[in-house]
Amino acid sequence: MGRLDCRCLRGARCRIDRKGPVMTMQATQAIPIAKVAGRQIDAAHPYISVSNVRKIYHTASGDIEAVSKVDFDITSGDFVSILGPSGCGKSTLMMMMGGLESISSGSIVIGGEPVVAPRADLGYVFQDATLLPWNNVLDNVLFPIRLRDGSTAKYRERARELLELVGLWEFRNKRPGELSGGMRQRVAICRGLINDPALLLMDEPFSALDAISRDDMNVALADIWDRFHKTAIFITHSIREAVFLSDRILVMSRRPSTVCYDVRVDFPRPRNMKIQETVEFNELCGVLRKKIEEGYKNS
Ligand SMILES: Nc1ncnc2c1ncn2[C@@H]1O[C@H](COP(=O)(O)OP(=O)(O)OP(=O)(O)O)[C@@H](O)[C@H]1O
Repeated sequence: MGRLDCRCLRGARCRIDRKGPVMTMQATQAIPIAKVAGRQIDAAHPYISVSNVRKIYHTASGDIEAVSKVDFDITSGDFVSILGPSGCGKSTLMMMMGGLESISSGSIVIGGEPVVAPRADLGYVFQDATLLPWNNVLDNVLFPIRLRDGSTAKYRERARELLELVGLWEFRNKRPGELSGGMRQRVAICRGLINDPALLLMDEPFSALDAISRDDMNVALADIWDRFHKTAIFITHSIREAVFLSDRILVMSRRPSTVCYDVRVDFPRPRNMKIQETVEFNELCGVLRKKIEEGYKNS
């Protein structure tokens, strides 16, 4: 683990070693099938393509260019975090990826299909767990299935598996009001995964939690991800959280925003909290902090 390999914007590569970041830009037009974290990836056929995406909100007080020109590809199975200053358009970008917000120009293609509307094959987890207070834990997890199919019988076993994985099966009959914030977010993650979505979109899911609960949730999410291996997009303000969880991190500049840094995180999996004590982990956190600061100043 003496070195981190990173892929900068559109395929150029950089490296971080014990002496700090070393940028070695080189053309990587056709990236061959490669191994990442023990998985085969085919970067020539990305699962998600975000091309020249721009978003302008038309408001009573004038137009707001929330996202300026965002361009990136994501490989199937990657856990990708998005960092960036407050208001730089991270949530807007995620909403566009989920089809929950229109795209002003450019395109987003997921699994070969342009995103034009909300899709049933995606899972969402937001900052607020948004559970139904009158439903118990199990019914909240099964809610997307009830909405889609009416009957939930076929999914009860999957709900049990998910709730066991996050340590909440014994709480299945409790209502959200009887749970802690961390427990509610675990339920929200299970609900996001009940559909077996191809892509899980998470917007600052742990930002309301205290530091210890947040660490616990990071470990729980890393375990879930190791088990289910979904493509995941994760928005956070925590650099350490992003480095701990991700295969790749995108940094957005302030508004009107673009992706100003793109780094691959090749720490071996499964990961545990001890990784945060390593020199490499802390060096990467330092590099990312600098990139966020630069993105904040130089957009
Ligand atoms: N529905 C909307 N109508 C008008 N402007 C909006 C709307 N949603 C977001 N914006 C504006 O777009 C910009 C980007 O907002 P967005 O929430 O995407 O940023 P963010 O990076 O997710 O912020 P934060 O990190 O603080 O959550 C902000 O200036 C915001 O005020």
